[in-house]
Amino acid sequence: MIEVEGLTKRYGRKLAVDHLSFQVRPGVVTGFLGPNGAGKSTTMRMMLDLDNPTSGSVRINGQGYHDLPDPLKHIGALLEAKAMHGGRTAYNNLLCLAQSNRIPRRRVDEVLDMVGLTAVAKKKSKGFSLGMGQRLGIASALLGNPEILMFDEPVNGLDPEGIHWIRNLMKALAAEGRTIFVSSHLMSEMALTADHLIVIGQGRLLANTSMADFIHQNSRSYARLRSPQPEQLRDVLRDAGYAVTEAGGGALEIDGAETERLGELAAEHRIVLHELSAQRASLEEAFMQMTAESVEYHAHTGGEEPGGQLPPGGGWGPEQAPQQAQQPAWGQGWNQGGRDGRRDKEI
Ligand SMILES: Nc1ncnc2c1ncn2[C@@H]1O[C@H](COP(=O)(O)OP(=O)(O)OP(=O)(O)O)[C@@H](O)[C@H]1O
Repeated sequence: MIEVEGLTKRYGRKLAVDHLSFQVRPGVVTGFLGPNGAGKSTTMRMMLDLDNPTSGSVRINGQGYHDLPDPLKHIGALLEAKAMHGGRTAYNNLLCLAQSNRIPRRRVDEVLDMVGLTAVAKKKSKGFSLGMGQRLGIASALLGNPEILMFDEPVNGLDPEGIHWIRNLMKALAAEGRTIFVSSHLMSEMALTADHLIVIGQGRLLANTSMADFIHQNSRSYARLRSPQPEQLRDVLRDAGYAVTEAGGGALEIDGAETERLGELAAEHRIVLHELSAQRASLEEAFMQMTAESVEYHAHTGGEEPGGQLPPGGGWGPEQAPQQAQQPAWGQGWNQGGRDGRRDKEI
């Protein structure tokens, strides 16, 4: 278990981490999400005593990191790929770590085997690819067989097989009752891996909730229908009191409606349906919905804004956004839906 209490970090005038309090529990994979610059790496560094908090504390299984005897046996971490000595072989890098933490030599062979680097164990790590460096970093995290593991962007540089492997490894480690804390910007990957989420924005806690609740609370659920008789279907639905939205490709969408009732209505009016499905937004959409107000670094290249709307002039920072005045204050209103530019028009 990791306990974070009132954790705060100030770099000069920049408040990187702002009174964060949460617990990371054993037995599940906990995802750590936040836009660029939200304070994730700073928080993780403070958890490992690599950075001093301005105030607040972190406890690792009830103790401060510096009070842990042989810390690698309690907490293993992958913070930065290739944080190893490039002139040493993969084996020697791990052996040095093992010796300084009173970990038996045979464990080095075990973890090299676990991460698939046995064949290159005697090669210098400076010649490793990004993915191999990432695997070596994961081997070092596993070296002390710790109860707690932290991974900062672990799938960076990994190929699809490697991504699949790290996902299953994290799940298996959690199933053994370990505490797994992982950050990633890859939402599709996080959705497949994490059971619980800690979300931060501008250093502050935005959510501490299960994956299912996070998606449920931060996204719109709707039913989608397609029919070869679209006008007739639309009229029937409208007469029944539904607010029908026309989506692309001839599909109709209805917020919050039960598919059973829609199917019955279509059947009553002998309307053929080619599609009737319940839709829920992805983790990525829910994340963008929630953190839209706390994104510090916007691209100015004419792409779509997080809400899916293309602003006139092609994009802006938060300080210039004309729609900002109508939006809720930062961190508020995130579960009310609505900033969804996907729909074409209401009819
Ligand atoms: N050593 C430092 N000195 C000054 N400012 C720093 C330092 N480290 C981080 N910061 C600032 O603190 C804020 C949080 O940075 P941090 O790297 O923790 O964010 P992050 O959530 O990990 O971002 P990313 O997703 O981009 O990796 C940023 O504004 C960053 O510029």
